[in-house]
Amino acid sequence: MSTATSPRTTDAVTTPRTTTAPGKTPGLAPGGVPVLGHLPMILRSRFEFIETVRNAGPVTRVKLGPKTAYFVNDYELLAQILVSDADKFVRGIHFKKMRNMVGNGVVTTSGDLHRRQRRIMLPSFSQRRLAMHLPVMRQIMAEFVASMPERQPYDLMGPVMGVGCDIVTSTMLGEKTPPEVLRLVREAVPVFVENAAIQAVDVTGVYKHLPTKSNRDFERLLNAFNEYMYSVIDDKFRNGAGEEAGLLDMLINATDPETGEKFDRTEVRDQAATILLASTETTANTISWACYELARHPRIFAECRAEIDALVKDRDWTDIEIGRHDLPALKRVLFEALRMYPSSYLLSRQASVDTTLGGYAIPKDAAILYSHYGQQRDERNFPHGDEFDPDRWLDKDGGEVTASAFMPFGFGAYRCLGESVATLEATYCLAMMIQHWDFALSDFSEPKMNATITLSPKDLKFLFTKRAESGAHDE
Ligand code: HEM
Repeated sequence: MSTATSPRTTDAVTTPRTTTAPGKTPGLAPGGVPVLGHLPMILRSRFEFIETVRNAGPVTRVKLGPKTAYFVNDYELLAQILVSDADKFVRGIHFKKMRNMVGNGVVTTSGDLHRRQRRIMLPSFSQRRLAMHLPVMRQIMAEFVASMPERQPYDLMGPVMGVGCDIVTSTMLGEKTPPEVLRLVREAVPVFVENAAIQAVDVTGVYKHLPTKSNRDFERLLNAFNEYMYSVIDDKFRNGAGEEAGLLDMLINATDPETGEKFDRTEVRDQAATILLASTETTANTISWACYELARHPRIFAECRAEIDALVKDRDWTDIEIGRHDLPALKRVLFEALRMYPSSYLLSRQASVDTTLGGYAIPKDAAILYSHYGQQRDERNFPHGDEFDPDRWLDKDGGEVTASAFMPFGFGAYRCLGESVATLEATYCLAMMIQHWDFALSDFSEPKMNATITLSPKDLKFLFTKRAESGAHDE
């Protein structure tokens, strides 16, 4: 499966100086207004903006007030930005804005620093290390699925994000993490995410200095998080980290294969905060969107349930390893949810030199915008792109189709480190839910796509009903 992407909203980009880069000047995208340019459209609807600009050509100019950004809608050019010319297109302002939370975490850096961080971190995300976290992941999931409320309008996003927080905290700090720390992380992550979303659209950069409740909560929780993390990290630096106990130990023990260097205490904290932030809302969005489509497509739901029953038989989930070739129908549902609702729907880069893209001049410092949502719903890449059709991932021989424009986890130098974790977590969660519950949308549900820092569902409520005893395989 080919892939590529990253997240965040538009605004707040650096104005490039007048171009001396060779090449054509891209046309101005339609829909702008005098003075404010495309900002009103972006603030009104990110989707209207993406769709309008996407149809205007492979590279177009977009005006964000007085500033100019370049919107790229061509997956081959994206491959150039993210792979072959990755050093010419570094991470833009939105990633830098996350630094008050994640410091120099790997999701904010570029170039040599980023390469060094990635080299050190990669082994912690290998299949072997991932397998070590499976039991705790399955246990937390199973408890959550067993505790879901029956026949009540139920918004999954908050609870699934809470489960994601528990999983990442427990894999990071170990199964015996004190309950007050789990509670702290559950409280902190939504506040961090909300604060990041507000700052992402704050073109002035003033918001973070205002005495708002969101800022006060953010400061309080960030201080509490840092205090706890540094106490654990310092203790591990003093007394030695566990051999391969938790993800935090792995980050402390890990060495750069090229230089033998390790992370210092601040870097360990920054990477831990990055993983927490990058993993929770993104995965919860994907699970919620997949449930939404499953509730609307009974045939596909039944197909998934049949293959889950065949895999589980009379076993307990603690004995079940979902292998690479297991549950193909459910995996197609997941692909399709990631295609239609990519969490990282709008991303940015910044040109570090004068350069060209597809023959168009891109001046140094120019902000580059691109959208996996735009790419993955484009009729030219995915016919009937607005329709949920997991069978599009099947070729006529029943094999798996690949698509170059499918990039929900990014691509190239900055590709998501947690892709396997996210896929596994979502697959287990959905499989357990489908096995035990019938899905329906509540009458109170008016689902909308909420495009802030990620693409989450809003006002999406389910009615879950316990599966009729005849078919269930309860643990
Ligand atoms: C469905 C869930 C997820 C989606 C859609 C997603 C998407 C992405 C995307 C698009 C990027 C690339 C950003 C860029 O190009 O600048 C990224 C980076 C990253 N993600 Fe994920 N992610 C998900 C889950 C996770 C999880 C579960 C973890 C950790 C356990 C994680 C950790 C990271 C990290 C550390 C990076 C930075 C990689 C680097 O810069 O080298 N993500 N993610």
